[in-house]
Amino acid sequence: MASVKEVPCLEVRHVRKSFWSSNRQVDVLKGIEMSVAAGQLTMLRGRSGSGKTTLLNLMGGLDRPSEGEVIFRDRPFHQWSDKRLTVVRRREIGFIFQSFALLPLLTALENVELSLRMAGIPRAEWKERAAKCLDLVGLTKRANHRPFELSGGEQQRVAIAKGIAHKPFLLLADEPTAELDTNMAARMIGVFREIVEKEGIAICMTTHDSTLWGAADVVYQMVDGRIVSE
Ligand SMILES: Nc1ncnc2c1ncn2[C@@H]1O[C@H](COP(=O)(O)OP(=O)(O)OP(=O)(O)O)[C@@H](O)[C@H]1O
Repeated sequence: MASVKEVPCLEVRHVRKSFWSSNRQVDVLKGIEMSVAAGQLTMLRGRSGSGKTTLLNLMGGLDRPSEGEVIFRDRPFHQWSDKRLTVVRRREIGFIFQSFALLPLLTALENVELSLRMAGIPRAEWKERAAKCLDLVGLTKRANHRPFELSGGEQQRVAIAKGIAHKPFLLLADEPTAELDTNMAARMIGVFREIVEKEGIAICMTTHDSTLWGAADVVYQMVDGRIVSE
């Protein structure tokens, strides 16, 4: 029987992505082949502008490839309607954006609860699960603070708690440790490892930080819209 680590959660096949900008075509992704397995931490590294965020957006169904396929849990994500994509994204995928995407009027706990609400989790489960996720990122004492009362690093940790609260199959994170100091970044990667190992979810994150690559199961290096090593 295949172990959970061998099951691809997401496959990217022959993917190309181009944008039109100032009347010319810009080819950002030039034939990407990769996969992200359940129970593994996958990292995407590469210089600024190499196409990491564009690829992450396609993986999460936030955008569609110009060519090629994105297969999420054996389903052709790239062919789906926006409506169907939205439902699956809310329930089955977690996102951690560079901009945190926290709502300013809600407390840390309420921000985490919001992703449970969006995922259709019964209300009775919100408080306990949200508190557990804040505990996981070391923010129990800040649960009732609003984003403006938190440091950049603390806001980033709330965003991580929010991304994992609804137990997604796939967590996509764009530079999730960018605002954190070295110790806290290492701690967050420890949390990610715990999540992949204990909950069997797949995480794919981008990072420039070479000190973190050793914690990944797989590291893909991107150069100018291509993956050059694995
Ligand atoms: N909507 C768009 N229209 C035109 N060009 C775009 C668009 N989105 C991205 N690009 C271009 O694609 C290239 C790759 O961008 P992307 O954000 O994917 O890189 P990145 O590797 O994530 O960079 P960073 O590490 O700085 O976030 C850049 O040159 C960017 O200007």
